[in-house]
Amino acid sequence: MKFFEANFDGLVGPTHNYAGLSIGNVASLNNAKNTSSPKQAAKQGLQKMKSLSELGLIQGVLAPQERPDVYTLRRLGFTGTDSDVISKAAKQAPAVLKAVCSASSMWTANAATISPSADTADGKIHFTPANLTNKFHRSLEPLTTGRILKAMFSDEKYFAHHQHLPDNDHFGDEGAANHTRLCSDYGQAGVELFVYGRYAFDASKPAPKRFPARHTLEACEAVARLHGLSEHGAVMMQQNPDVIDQGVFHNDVIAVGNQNVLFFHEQAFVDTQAKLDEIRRKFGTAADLHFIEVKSSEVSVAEAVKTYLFNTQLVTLANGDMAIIAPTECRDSDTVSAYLEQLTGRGTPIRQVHYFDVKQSMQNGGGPACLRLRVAMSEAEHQAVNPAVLMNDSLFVRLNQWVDKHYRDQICEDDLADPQLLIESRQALDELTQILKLGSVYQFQRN
Ligand SMILES: N=C(N)NCCC[C@H](NC(=O)CCC(=O)O)C(=O)O
Repeated sequence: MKFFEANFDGLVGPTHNYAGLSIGNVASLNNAKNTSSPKQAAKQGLQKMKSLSELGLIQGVLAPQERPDVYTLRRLGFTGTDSDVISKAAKQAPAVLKAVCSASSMWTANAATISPSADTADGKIHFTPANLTNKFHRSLEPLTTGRILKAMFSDEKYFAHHQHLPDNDHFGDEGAANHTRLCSDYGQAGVELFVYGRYAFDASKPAPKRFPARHTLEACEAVARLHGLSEHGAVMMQQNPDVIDQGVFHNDVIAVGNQNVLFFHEQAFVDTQAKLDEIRRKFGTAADLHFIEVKSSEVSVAEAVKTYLFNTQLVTLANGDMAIIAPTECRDSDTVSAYLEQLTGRGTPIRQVHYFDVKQSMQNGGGPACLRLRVAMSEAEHQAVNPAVLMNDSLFVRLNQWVDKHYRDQICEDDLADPQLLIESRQALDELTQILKLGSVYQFQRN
């Protein structure tokens, strides 16, 4: 049977804006209060999806969330009509209003952790939405994420869905941004790497001092248990606390893996050598493993954070070659573009680099890899996916028209107080659920 990896990219929502919500994420803070373009952001994302499907990859779309989240504002004591709730929040708690307006669900690497059927005890693909507890604006995502994932992967014969982990920093879970899977072939059992920033129950262990470690070891262990992974099918690795303090808020800002390749910065992990040995032992000898370690002398951590060299997608093309899907910020850096050029000629599986302009997302700290959720699957599993979410020429045209109809060209901070934004957003999402055949996944459709 044929196996492959599909990517499900987050469709940027109509409220995309720069609110400076993510301490520890350098771009989010640097671009706080800038004017955003939701229309351009959504189109940049759609173009990347279309181009990947043209490269022969299976590409899907993950719907955005309803924002502003007036239900959360009501939980926080704002009352009246939806319009009253937004106006009162704008006056009394503008910082809270900004948070409930975030389009952050676009970074679907944080939507969930997925284990493919080849790795799990019951032979199903397992999904656990990430609780994203560390940032208030992101903690509002998991319930709707779970509903959207169930609407996309509904067949219980193939897909198993778990509730997100308890909503507490002890089980802080940032999903697939801190998870990568190595395997010799997508259909073979692989080794899933779970990367955590700190220990929730042991304060004596290393932890960052300046910026938060969003993801805990205990969350990694819980997800591996829920998914029924074997002992030799998982490796727990700690992220180097020093790089978290330099702005590496997720592991996918400093490492990326695909099949038999792990591409990472020398400062990415704690106990790197011991962990690489463990991966090698668990991986076995079915295929050559390529550990591509980038030295600080080649690319500094600061340059990696600025260009998102590691927030690239590493994808396998039909002819077996791997390609790096990089943001144009990598091409614009002399150091990084020179590094990538020599990398493709070095005899590793990585042979091509494709650059994409996803600047609207990059300015909030989200590169190509943040924008996608990976699901390795068989042809039969692929056939069981809701076909309306899979990218093709007509969906690309349809979604671009939908964006043109509903999205604003620009959003600045003051626009978030405009109650009309909620009305526009709901109209857009109502139509989107019909295009993507998702059913009533949004709260406003369920009241
Ligand atoms: N690395 C991965 N996989 N994802 C990137 C997520 C970026 C996101 N930015 C934000 O949420 C910024 C929103 C704002 O400031 O308006 C975050 O920090 O969680």
